This record gives sequence, C-alpha cells and structure tokens, in this order.
Amino acid sequence: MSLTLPIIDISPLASEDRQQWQPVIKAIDEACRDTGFFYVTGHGIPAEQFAKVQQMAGKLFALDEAEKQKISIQDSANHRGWGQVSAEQLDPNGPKDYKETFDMALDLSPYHPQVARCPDLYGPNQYPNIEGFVQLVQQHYQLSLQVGLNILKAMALALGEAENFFSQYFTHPISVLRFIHYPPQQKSSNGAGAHTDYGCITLLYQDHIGGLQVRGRNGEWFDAPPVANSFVVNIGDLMQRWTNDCYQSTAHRVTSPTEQATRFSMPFFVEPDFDTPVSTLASCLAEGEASPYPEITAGDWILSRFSDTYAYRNKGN
Ligand SMILES: O=C(O)CCC(=O)C(=O)O
Ligand SMILES: [Fe+2]
Repeated sequence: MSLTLPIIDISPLASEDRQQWQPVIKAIDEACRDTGFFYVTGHGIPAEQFAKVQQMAGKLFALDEAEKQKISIQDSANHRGWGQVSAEQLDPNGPKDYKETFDMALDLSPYHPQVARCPDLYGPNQYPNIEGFVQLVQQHYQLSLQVGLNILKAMALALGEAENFFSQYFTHPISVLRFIHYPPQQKSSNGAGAHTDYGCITLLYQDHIGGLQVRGRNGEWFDAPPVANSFVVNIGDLMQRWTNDCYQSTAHRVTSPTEQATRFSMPFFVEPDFDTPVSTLASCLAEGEASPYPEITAGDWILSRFSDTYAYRNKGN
C-alpha cells in the first residue's frame, strides 16, 4: 500500500526574511498534525557529506568483532558505542532487531557537572580506532543538530510559541546520532520492530535500499521509500506529550534487506537537555482544559523508554 508523505523544502527557513518561513511553517504543521512523518529537502547538508559518513560507518561495521567489542555499548554507562545484532528489540512483542548499531552523542568528560547530574545519558563516547572517525562524526552531529533546531523553530512558531521555545533547551542536549547496519536475511523479515521514537523529532537519513514502513492513522502499513538527499522526519513521544497529542508520534518499522544487499541508515534523535521541563503547551489546551500529562523532565522520560527496549539496561550493568 502506498501513501505519499509530503516532501518539504526547508531552505526558506535559512532566509532573513521571515515572510519566507510561513509556507514552510504551515507545511510542517500540517504534516505534524496528519501522519507525523514527512521528508525534508533543502536542509543544507551536502550529499558528499552523507557519502563520507556512510563510508566511515562502513569501515566501523567491517571491523573484526573483537575490535567492535572493545567499544561495546553494553560496557558504556551512558549508552554509547557499538551494539551487536539482536541487542535491541524495539517491538516487545516481536523478534529481536536484526541490525548492528553505533551510537554517539555529546562527548563530555566524566568530571563534567552534567555527568554527575545524569551519568546514564551524559559522559564520554566510545570510538573505534579509525583515522578521521572522531572528527567526521562530531562534525556530522553538529550539522544534524542545526537541521533539527531549524525544524523545531518552525514547529515552535506553528504552535504559537517564540521561535527559540525549543532551542532554548539545547545547551547540553541528549540528542543521539546513530549508525545502523542491516545485514541481509534469507527471506523478508524484521530488521527493526514496530516502535515510536522517544524524543522530540527524529531526522532519518536512509540509503537507497529501502525497507522503512510507516503505520498510517488508519492502522495500515505503507512504505516510506528513499528520497535522494532528504531526511525523513518524524515526531517522537516527548513531542506528543509536550503538544497534548496535537503532534502525534507514529509507529514505524524496517524490513531487512534480502539477498546480498545491506542497508545503512542514520537516525539523529533530536532530544533536548536532560533537565528540560516538559509540560503541555498552552496553545495545545482548550480553554479551561487541564493537561492530562503531568510535567516530567525530558531525561526522565527518555530513560523510562530506554529501559523498555534494551534488556541489558535492566540487568544492573
Ligand atoms: O533504519 C531506519 O530506517 C529506521 C530506524 C529507526 O526507526 C530507529 O532507529 O528509531
Ligand atoms: Fe525509529
């Protein structure tokens, strides 16, 4: 089944002329209130940058298992590094995910005050020993964050807030850049189980292989095929809560490639500072309506969702 997701050129958001933002704000608002999934182009990251990062990720996944084990996410207190195939199970009722992963985020020394505040999410990254790796992924993290903040600017304005409403909470963001490698399987089967994302929004770069599927509001699954030089953007659960369900997170899943193809994707999970107070936006409540969601910090919310997904995090290590 196919359902066409909107493709929104966000390049006008970089203009000094705020009038030019209006059609983009409107298109993003409509997409967020509808399927909660859309493509963005005109984000400013050149195709060559993605090619470089994908090549670097290929070097990482091609390392010997023993080398990758040295940076295992299971040995990281703050969820960084390499995750082996089947470490994750996004759909608690489905099979384990047939994918390997690498997670990186803000690199803070263990003595940074934020680490004391939340050692589960802040702290050092774990990097492979590959020339140029650290510099490239850190640069890519910053570029992705800027795109995320630009989209959040449009969302804030659409929701009747100041343009920096969301970006004010990105001093020490818990946003994560993730590489995913989906090895081929014999027959078409689960690569990543059905799930919603936890945070504000996700920017997903996917290569040309395909396999991403989105559950429409009518409950049917449809393909979200690759679109060159785009991000697929979707709403996460934290944003759903923040907006009192005006913007809803949408379930999605990935089917493994078959035959000899391997798939690469790279989500960037846009998540604010750990201590961000998340309480329902006034514009998302009817007059006199009490919010159904008590205030929570962004970090406490993300942590509660993590423990549902990763078995190893519940085993005391
Ligand atoms: O690999 C993909 O296309 C999607 C991955 C995903 O949904 C996730 O990691 O949350
Ligand atoms: Fe996802």
